[in-house]
Amino acid sequence: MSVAHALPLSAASPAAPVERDLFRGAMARLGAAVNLVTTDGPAGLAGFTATAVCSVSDTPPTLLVCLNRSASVHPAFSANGVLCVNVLAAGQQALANLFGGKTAMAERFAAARWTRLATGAPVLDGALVACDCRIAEVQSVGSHDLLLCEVLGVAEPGGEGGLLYFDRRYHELA
Ligand SMILES: NC(=O)c1ccc[n+]([C@@H]2O[C@H](COP(=O)([O-])OP(=O)(O)OC[C@H]3O[C@@H](n4cnc5c(N)ncnc54)[C@H](O)[C@@H]3O)[C@@H](O)[C@H]2O)c1
Ligand SMILES: Cc1cc2c(cc1C)N(C[C@H](O)[C@H](O)[C@H](O)COP(=O)(O)O)c1[nH]c(=O)[nH]c(=O)c1N2
Repeated sequence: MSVAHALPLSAASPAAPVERDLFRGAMARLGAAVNLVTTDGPAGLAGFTATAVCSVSDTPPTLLVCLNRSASVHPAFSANGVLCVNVLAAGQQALANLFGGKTAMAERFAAARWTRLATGAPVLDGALVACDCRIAEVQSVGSHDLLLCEVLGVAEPGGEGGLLYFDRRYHELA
């Protein structure tokens, strides 16, 4: 079967804008690591679950975090200018749900133990790896801000096994 025949009709015209549900269905098939992105500073403590995180450059060491401007945590990240990307380990799905929205900030942070590196952003005990960052640049695209983050420090807080988000569910990696 040709590629064109394999595509659904809704994807046939390259000129037609792809509507939101079709796009989200496509992105649901793009598996990703699950992260708790945290901050602290003059605007206070905040954290959220993020899968839109990736490596950008190793010189300088830079990663990307995509943050919805409508999220309650957005003002804190903008004002503090620092963050920590805590990559979740197998078995930390409950934290991913807690930081995934609608829960009071104090309740999110009370559910785990935390340390700090140079920036003061919270580092999650038991995470697979943690990247302590300063937000070097911000670009807005559609609903989200693209936070380009310079990595100032890396820690391995003791977690083992990976946690992936794929097909709208969590999957553990041995
Ligand atoms: N990048 C994001 O902002 C993002 C990513 C994953 C989940 N979420 C949030 O979690 C909820 C549940 O997600 P789900 O995966 O169970 O089902 P869903 O159908 O809402 O989303 C499917 C996929 O689409 C992408 N997506 C969802 N919302 C997006 C947004 N506002 N901007 C860009 N990409 C987006 C993600 O890759 C997601 O896994 C979503 O409604 C959203 O609020 C947001
Ligand atoms: C698995 C998964 C993955 C993501 C999210 C959720 C979940 C469950 N959310 C949503 C985000 O965590 C949520 O909006 C924040 O917790 C802020 O919520 P409140 O506005 O505080 O309720 C999210 N938001 C965002 O801006 N960028 C992202 O990459 C993701 N990824």
